[in-house]
Amino acid sequence: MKPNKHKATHSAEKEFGGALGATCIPVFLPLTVLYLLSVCRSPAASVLQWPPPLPPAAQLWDPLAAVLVVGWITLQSFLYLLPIGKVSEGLVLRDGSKLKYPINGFHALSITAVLLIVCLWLGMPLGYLFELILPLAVCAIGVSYLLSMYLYIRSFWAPQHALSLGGNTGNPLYDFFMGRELNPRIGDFDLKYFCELRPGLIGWVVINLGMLMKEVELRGSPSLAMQLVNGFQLLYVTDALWNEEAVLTTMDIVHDGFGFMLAFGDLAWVPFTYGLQAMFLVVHPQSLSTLGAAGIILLNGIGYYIFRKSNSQKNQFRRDPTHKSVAHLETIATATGKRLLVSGWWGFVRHPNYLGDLLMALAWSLPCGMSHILPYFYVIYFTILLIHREARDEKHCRAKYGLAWDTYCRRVPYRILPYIY
Ligand SMILES: NC(=O)C1=CN([C@@H]2O[C@H](COP(=O)(O)OP(=O)(O)OC[C@H]3O[C@@H](n4cnc5c(N)ncnc54)[C@H](OP(=O)(O)O)[C@@H]3O)[C@@H](O)[C@H]2O)C=CC1
Ligand SMILES: CC(C)=CCC[C@@H](C)[C@H]1CC=C2C3=C(CC[C@@]21C)[C@@]1(C)CC[C@H](O)C(C)(C)[C@@H]1CC3
Repeated sequence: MKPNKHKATHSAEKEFGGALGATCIPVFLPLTVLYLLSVCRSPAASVLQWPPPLPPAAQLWDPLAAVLVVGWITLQSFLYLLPIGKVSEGLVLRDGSKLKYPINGFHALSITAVLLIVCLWLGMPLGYLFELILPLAVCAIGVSYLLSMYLYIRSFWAPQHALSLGGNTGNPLYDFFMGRELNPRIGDFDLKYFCELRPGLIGWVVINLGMLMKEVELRGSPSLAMQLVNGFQLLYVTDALWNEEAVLTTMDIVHDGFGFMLAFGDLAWVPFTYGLQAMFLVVHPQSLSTLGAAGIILLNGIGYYIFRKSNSQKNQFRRDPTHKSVAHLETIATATGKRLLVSGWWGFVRHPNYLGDLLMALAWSLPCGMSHILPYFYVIYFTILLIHREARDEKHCRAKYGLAWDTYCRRVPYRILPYIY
């Protein structure tokens, strides 16, 4: 079959620093992952250390890591395809159709947990993940590159209406980075939706468990700090999979194409940088007072409450504005026919869900103490990501809702943090 030659959307404003950003980021971010992992395992764990503690090339490759990464993605694909759980529809696409998605992520997590318990019972040394972390990251980065190339090439056979508006500029490097096709599928298997929630997110908590087991090997039992980091991040991942349907209305699924940014983000960035705190604790044990732990648990609880309640409120409102939990909320009309919430969580700040997420991020780092900046990497990166994401979303909403969005901004003047930002 001949590839389709679609008119590129040259007028679309380029994001992430345009073509230059899209050329540098795919080189810079994979190196950042390897650098952070190397620094995290070094005794000094200092990001300012010069020369940086880079591993010899031989430590970057291990065939076992390749087998584990391929085996892991195959297992999660198999669980995705299991005919269990309900099937849900996504939002309406540009051609008026709706795609169907399996909602069985929580089942996949539960089955994975059972398999892990069996592996541990059989004496599998899960703590070995600590030794294998660099080759595992190298393989995950390799897979994300291969996947992105496949996605870019296959997008030339996709119909025009299936392409994302932002990733079809005609500049190959930029389009490779942003992703040309919106919902690439092999049969019914949705590649973007699968990658967003399964291999990387579940992989992240499995790696965390590996770090906990390594601590047990080294010190006989897991520290309180390690238990908190594992517990908080497991709660976050479990929540994401329990509320899997809500991901169908996020920016990534609705708006962004599937290219290097999301493939690498999902498969390499999330599992290998979001859990740096647990890896840090293996080499840099921390003692935590009961009072300190209680304060951190409270902070995570408050963050989680705001995150979950605000996300659920918007999701419920978008799915059924007449539902009794949201029907009483004050709204403003927009020219599109959709309404915007101006009371409840979305009348507090314009992105209450980001605020809750950021409070949790801080709670995940605090168990690592204050002596190093490295365990705070996630909070720093996440603040930048969410400020940038908020700006992108604001641009989309202003274009979509026009004057109604300006009215909303006047009614709810703060973006994420009341009276500050
Ligand atoms: N851990 C991580 O790495 C990351 C986590 N996240 C988390 O993912 C979650 C989802 O975030 P994200 O996809 O960025 O965006 P949001 O879930 O915040 O969705 C933004 C959309 O919500 C709708 N909206 C905005 N304001 C209102 C309002 N007042 N009333 C009704 N609808 C409104 C608009 O879409 P429309 O009107 O078209 O419905 C807007 O485009 C967040 O909790 C975030 O913290 C996000 C990125 C990374
Ligand atoms: C630096 C780089 C390559 C960034 C790419 C960004 C991605 C890592 C993130 C974009 C949006 C994400 C979301 C989640 C994970 C990180 C990415 C993929 C998410 C699945 C985490 C769990 C949450 O509950 C969520 C489902 C709301 C969330 C959705 C967005």
